[in-house]
Amino acid sequence: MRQKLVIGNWKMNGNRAANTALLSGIVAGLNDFGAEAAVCVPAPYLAQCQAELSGTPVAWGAQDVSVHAGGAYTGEVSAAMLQDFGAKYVIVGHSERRAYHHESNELVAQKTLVALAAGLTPVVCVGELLAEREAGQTEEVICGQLQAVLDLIQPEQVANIVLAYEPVWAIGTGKTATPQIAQDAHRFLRDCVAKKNTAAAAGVQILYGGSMKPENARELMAQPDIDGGLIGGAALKSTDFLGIIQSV
Ligand SMILES: O=C(CO)COP(=O)(O)O
Repeated sequence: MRQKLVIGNWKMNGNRAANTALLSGIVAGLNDFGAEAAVCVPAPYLAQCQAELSGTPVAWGAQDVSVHAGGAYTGEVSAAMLQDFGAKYVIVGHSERRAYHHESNELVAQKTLVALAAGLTPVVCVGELLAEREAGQTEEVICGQLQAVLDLIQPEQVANIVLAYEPVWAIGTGKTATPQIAQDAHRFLRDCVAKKNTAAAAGVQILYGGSMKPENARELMAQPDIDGGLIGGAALKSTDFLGIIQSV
């Protein structure tokens, strides 16, 4: 039985005072919940997470990682640095990085490998654009994104990744994928993973992301291949984030 996992992707939001309020609200509200919870925060706030979340059930992580181990790469943050601040997760290949920073499938695959090598759990994001869905290319697109990662990692590493299906047309738009659309994509992704490692595929957590909120989380999470959520906007309010966690 796969454990449900709910990760808040704060994107480029937050400040120290607001973060403290949000984190303490989440920790205070977590009682008897049946899911793992984590927040992926801007890199400058990893130290704050370490200070304020250590010893709580809430894990923390980052939103990107460099493929380089260190040296003259201005602006980059290495996997070892994330680990230094206790990060458990790192999001790789978010559609905003693919779109605004031109990250290719191959670069995302390299980031996945670097994260795994450092003992971090990469949360590998895949998802199609609206035009791609309308052109009937959803499976081709998300398979291509996933396959680049599967081609680079070892079969035994499959068990150490988390996948996130985030249809780009559902991110920040208020348009959630229907539970059936999401389930079909998740099932498809799991079948793709199975070609690399059949045994591990059954255990890989596949999160849904895209306008998930307390009101629609229950029905999405009830789908057999949806193992949790990667939450944007609703992760910035403790009551909404807790509402999603509690819908598991
Ligand atoms: O991009 C997302 C999480 O990574 C989803 O964002 P929203 O929940 O704001 O749609």
